[in-house]
Amino acid sequence: MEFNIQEFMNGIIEKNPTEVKFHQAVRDTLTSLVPIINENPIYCQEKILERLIEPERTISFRVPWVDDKGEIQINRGWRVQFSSSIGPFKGGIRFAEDVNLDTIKFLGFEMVLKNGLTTLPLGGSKGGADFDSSNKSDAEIMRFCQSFMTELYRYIGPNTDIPAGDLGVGYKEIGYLFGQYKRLANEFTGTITGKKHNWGGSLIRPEATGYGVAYFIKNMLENTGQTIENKRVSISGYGNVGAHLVEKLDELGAKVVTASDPYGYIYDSEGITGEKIEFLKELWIVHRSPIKKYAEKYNVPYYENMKPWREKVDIAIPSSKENELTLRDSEMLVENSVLCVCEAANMPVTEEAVKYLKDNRILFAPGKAANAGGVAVSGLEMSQNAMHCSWSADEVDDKLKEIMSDIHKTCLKYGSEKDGWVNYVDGANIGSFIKVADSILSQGVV
Ligand SMILES: NC(=O)c1ccc[n+]([C@@H]2O[C@H](COP(=O)([O-])OP(=O)(O)OC[C@H]3O[C@@H](n4cnc5c(N)ncnc54)[C@H](O)[C@@H]3O)[C@@H](O)[C@H]2O)c1
Repeated sequence: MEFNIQEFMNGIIEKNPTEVKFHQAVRDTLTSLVPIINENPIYCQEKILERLIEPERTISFRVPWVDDKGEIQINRGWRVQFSSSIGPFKGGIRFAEDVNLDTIKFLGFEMVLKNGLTTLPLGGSKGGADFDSSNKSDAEIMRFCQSFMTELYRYIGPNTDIPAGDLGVGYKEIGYLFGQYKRLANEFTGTITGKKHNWGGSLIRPEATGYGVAYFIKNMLENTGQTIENKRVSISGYGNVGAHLVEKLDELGAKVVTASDPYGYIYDSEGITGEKIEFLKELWIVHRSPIKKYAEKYNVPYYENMKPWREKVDIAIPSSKENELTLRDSEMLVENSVLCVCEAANMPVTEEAVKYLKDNRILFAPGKAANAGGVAVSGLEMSQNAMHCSWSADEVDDKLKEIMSDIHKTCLKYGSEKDGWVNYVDGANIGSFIKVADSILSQGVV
């Protein structure tokens, strides 16, 4: 019997009616998998999809803390341990006001497949809280992180579940989370990645997601006989991912002309280069300041309440949040002859926009392939922690390049079409699914 995707999705929607981002992430994956599932009836017989979309464990908890005025605040925290079929659970923690179970489930599901592409033994999970750290004092952030970890620490460990940072969780938050974990668990292990280098972090981890995206785009262009040099690039965001992406693209000879936040974007026609890169890197990562400050300092245009996708560029890289690049944005990019759209954030391009880009044969890379460098270097941090050693920046960077190249090869293997165009969405989904599904099959009904 043929696999009926609509029927399957109806079941998921009925069971999880409010989780629309989770539906979107699952639908995107299943759409690629239909042929593989039909060719391998064992996946249906053994209920692999049903097992893949149901997290192994979901933890929801209260996070009480006291603000600087002495008032008690209550937030919600979650950890969704999605799949440990190819390794211990692994995935970041997101702190943002709009985080809910739907956000964490879609991100956790994406992690399972992303981690399956990295070539490393990493399962998938994700966590977070509806907490906005951008308007809190350091003392408030510390008290919040300590309360969050006081509950979470029971469920994580170096061989069980290894959290890391994500949106709203940088060095500062990782430090407070790790400090409290160490105190409660009475151990100094590699349970959290993204640590500072002087207390167990890996060199290149902060840069890894952005650098990895740049390496992946280089591979995509080279595969079509083009180079990255002199390409004009628009990005959104300028956080951990965006700022390091700008740095690596500049090094590879491309010119990034935009950066943005929820309130607007800047356009620097000469490119974000030289000392401007250092300024940009500090702006969000250190100061949590708005992008408008870049326009004021370097006297470049700032467009309030607008997104950068209306600018004419060769490459567009959404690097901030899910569903930020819409159908209308993708139409403008295609009208302006964009060559490549690459997701640096998780699921930043809407379903309609992805379809439009693919229908127009634009080179399009999904985040689960292109931004996997971050979690890959987190995996390398785990290895260094387990071996009680520290690799040089060049060693880690070389491994990162190799991993991104391997992910690209997987996409080519499973996503190349007859006319030579590569469907990177199918390539990433199929390549990873086969690895994860076959591991589930090997381990019995668990
Ligand atoms: N940090 C990692 O290693 C990593 C790895 C893989 C994927 N990601 C994904 O990349 C994205 C960015 O993560 P990050 O770690 O850079 O977060 P971050 O908090 O360091 O930076 C987020 C940036 O996005 C901007 N932003 C937030 N909302 C926006 C909006 N609505 N429009 C435009 N800009 C907005 C912020 O101003 C900030 O510059 C997320 O989707 C995250 O899940 C991160």
